[in-house]
Amino acid sequence: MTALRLRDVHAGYGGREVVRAVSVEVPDGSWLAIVGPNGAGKSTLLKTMAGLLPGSGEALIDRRPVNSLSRREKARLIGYAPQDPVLPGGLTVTDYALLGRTPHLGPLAREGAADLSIVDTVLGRLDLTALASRRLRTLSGGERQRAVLARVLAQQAGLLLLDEPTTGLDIGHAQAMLELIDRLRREDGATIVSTLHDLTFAAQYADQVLLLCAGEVAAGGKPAEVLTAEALARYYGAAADILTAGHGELVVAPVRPAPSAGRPPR
Ligand SMILES: Nc1ncnc2c1ncn2[C@@H]1O[C@H](COP(=O)(O)OP(=O)(O)OP(=O)(O)O)[C@@H](O)[C@H]1O
Repeated sequence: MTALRLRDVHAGYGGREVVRAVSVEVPDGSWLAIVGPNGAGKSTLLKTMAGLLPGSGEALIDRRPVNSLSRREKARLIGYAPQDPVLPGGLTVTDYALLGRTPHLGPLAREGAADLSIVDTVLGRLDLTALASRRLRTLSGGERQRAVLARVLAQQAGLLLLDEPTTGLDIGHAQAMLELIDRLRREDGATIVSTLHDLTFAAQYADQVLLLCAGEVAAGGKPAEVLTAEALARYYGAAADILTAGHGELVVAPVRPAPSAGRPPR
């Protein structure tokens, strides 16, 4: 089944179109990585998928137009983690993650033991247990980023829209975060759409990669088809080699251009 389908989607801000004619299908339980240079429109596309920005064209989640869903329905179906969320700094990590349970509660109900247990599990998986009673404003950037993911994962939505989930994380926490997201995909059947600047992570975790450039789809398909040295040169202006490592995983390795006449040799 297709969890998410976009057809000819256009979106932007105040009459300025920054995403144009995007069509993509994300099968249930798969992972789509949206990549592209700064300002390409990745976050804008993700917000449109989340039903947070009006756009034209068709955006269907489980065959239903995103913009026809009520706020509560959206919150049950879609877990959205923005790139730079405004956080209630006075809340503890646990109380903040518990907000992810809100769509599952009755109108006047409070969180119960089951909700707390879900949050405890999520905090444990994100290496946040020791920080559970710390206020958000006292956390480091990477710890805050993990707290945001904790709230989204506690929501237990079937579709996760994650804007740069590894920003600010060290390589170990980034890998653990992506492994956790992938585990939710494999074990719970979650469908993942994430923007990613780290193209090695995109190559290793995504089933499909959508390369956006200036708001349009420059390429889409399996990671090895999209993430080529030619595409990186053309769309990012980057010099990179595509290597194969470990068990055949792709690695996108930036390669410093050969010394030019202007740069003194070491
Ligand atoms: N709220 C906004 N109002 C007006 N223009 C915006 C707004 N948000 C983004 N833009 C513009 O839309 C374009 C696409 O921005 P977007 O954030 O979607 O790009 P991105 O690919 O996610 O970039 P990055 O990799 O730098 O995060 C940019 O030109 C940006 O300046």
